[in-house]
Amino acid sequence: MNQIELITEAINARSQAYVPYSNFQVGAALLLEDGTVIQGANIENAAYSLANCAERTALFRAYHPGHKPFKAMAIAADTPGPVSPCGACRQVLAELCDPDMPVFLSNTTGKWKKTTVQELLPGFFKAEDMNESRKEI
Ligand SMILES: O=c1ccn([C@H]2C[C@H](O)[C@@H](CO)O2)c(=O)[nH]1
Ligand SMILES: [Zn+2]
Repeated sequence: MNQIELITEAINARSQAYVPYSNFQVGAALLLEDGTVIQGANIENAAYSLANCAERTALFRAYHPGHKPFKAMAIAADTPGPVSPCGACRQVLAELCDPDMPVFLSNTTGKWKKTTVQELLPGFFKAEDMNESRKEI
């Protein structure tokens, strides 16, 4: 599985998006250590703020059966250039993935770039940031 194949998986994952409100399909593809790919797409709701992004759909689908660690993620949408993941997804990536994990950002016509989890969200909020009194509760 190379990066172009993973990006293609993310582009294909868009077909399962549920986007009656934005009509904006996003796809994600998460590569596992054994070469398996877990896809995700955005899933919206009439209560708009409940929309779940493609990235988090893929991460949570993979996390629950215990598929960690994750090797790479590709994200794709119909954007002028490589798609830019939202802040919430950057935070979840930072929590569940290695800081150096490659993330491939793409559009649907093959414009892509490589970044990493730590480049996407430097200084992310982490467990150690919670104070000692919080741990005593
Ligand atoms: O990186 C992104 C950016 C946006 N969206 C979704 C959320 C919503 O369903 C739609 C418009 O914001 O796109 C994603 O899935 N991933
Ligand atoms: Zn997001």
